[in-house]
Amino acid sequence: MPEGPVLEVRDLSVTFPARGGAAPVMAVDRASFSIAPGETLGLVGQSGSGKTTTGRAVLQLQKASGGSVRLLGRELSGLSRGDLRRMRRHMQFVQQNPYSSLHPRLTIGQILSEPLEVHGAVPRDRMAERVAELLDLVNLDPAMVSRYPHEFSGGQRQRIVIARALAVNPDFVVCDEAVSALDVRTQAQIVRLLRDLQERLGLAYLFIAHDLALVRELAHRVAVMYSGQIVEIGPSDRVYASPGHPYTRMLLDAIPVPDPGVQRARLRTAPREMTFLDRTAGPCRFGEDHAATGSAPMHEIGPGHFVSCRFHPAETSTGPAHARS
Ligand SMILES: Nc1ncnc2c1ncn2[C@@H]1O[C@H](COP(=O)(O)OP(=O)(O)OP(=O)(O)O)[C@@H](O)[C@H]1O
Repeated sequence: MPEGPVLEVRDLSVTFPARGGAAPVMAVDRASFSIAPGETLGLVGQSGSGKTTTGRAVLQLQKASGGSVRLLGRELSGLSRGDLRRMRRHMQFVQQNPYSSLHPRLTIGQILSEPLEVHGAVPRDRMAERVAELLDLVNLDPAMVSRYPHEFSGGQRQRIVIARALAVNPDFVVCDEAVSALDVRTQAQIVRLLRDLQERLGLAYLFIAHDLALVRELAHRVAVMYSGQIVEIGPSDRVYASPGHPYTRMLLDAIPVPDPGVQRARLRTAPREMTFLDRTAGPCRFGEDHAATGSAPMHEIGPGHFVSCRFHPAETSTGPAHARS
């Protein structure tokens, strides 16, 4: 297993150019985080907050407008095509839709062989053996190798997508809404599989999801994204038990409670803003309103728990501190 973080992201920014008279979109705004071997960082936030763009920019599938992405200690931006292709072996992508992400005319064996061939990962005469190993790894019967994607259920297809991502023994996987399209029971099975694979293979995950309850199941740490910025990051148990940013609190309050009576009562008593997640609102722990706060420095409010807050005492009494995680 590598020493130090698998992934280090510093001040990553992505701006989409203006189109049709609209202003440019700063989809990711100076995001910084790192992920250790065997660790899952959850990335949460509402639709449009910049999660997918962050994942794609980390994987170099989207050009960044600034910042640095280091994988296994190696800076990825500015690599030649050949070097980037070699680094791709270490980082893989599991996307949302297991229906569209598998080629319908290829058998599962062909689908799993493809990355092995592209990266020259195993000799030809070992290909079938490796494909069988991969199917076994994700708890699918290797005898299914000649079947086509449409012959599998949604959960089975997502297992195939995961097997394809793991074919080349990556160190780091971006899972972007990887279980969102599945029913609750299948989601739980795939989350268990991802956790099991992480333990066995020492994988690091960036687990992107809008479902905070789901992220809690898997993530050791969680980063909360609002309008392209990471506004809070820290150990999951701390962030969930004691959120420091009002936006995080709002997201957490929006998690449905299993008891319908409790849920109804909560919605009845919640301030109007709390039921609509279209803006940050409400006071932070220093009693100030974060609505339309814009960017603010990160402050450590507990071990490894950072919150973006311009009302932190360090900002208001001793001038701006620019501590970053
Ligand atoms: N190719 C693109 N061109 C222009 N704008 C884009 C492009 N891709 C994303 N955006 C914009 O960037 C912002 C961030 O989008 P992104 O898809 O990263 O958010 P997200 O948090 O992943 O949302 P979702 O959960 O809906 O996927 C949004 O305002 C989106 O409209």
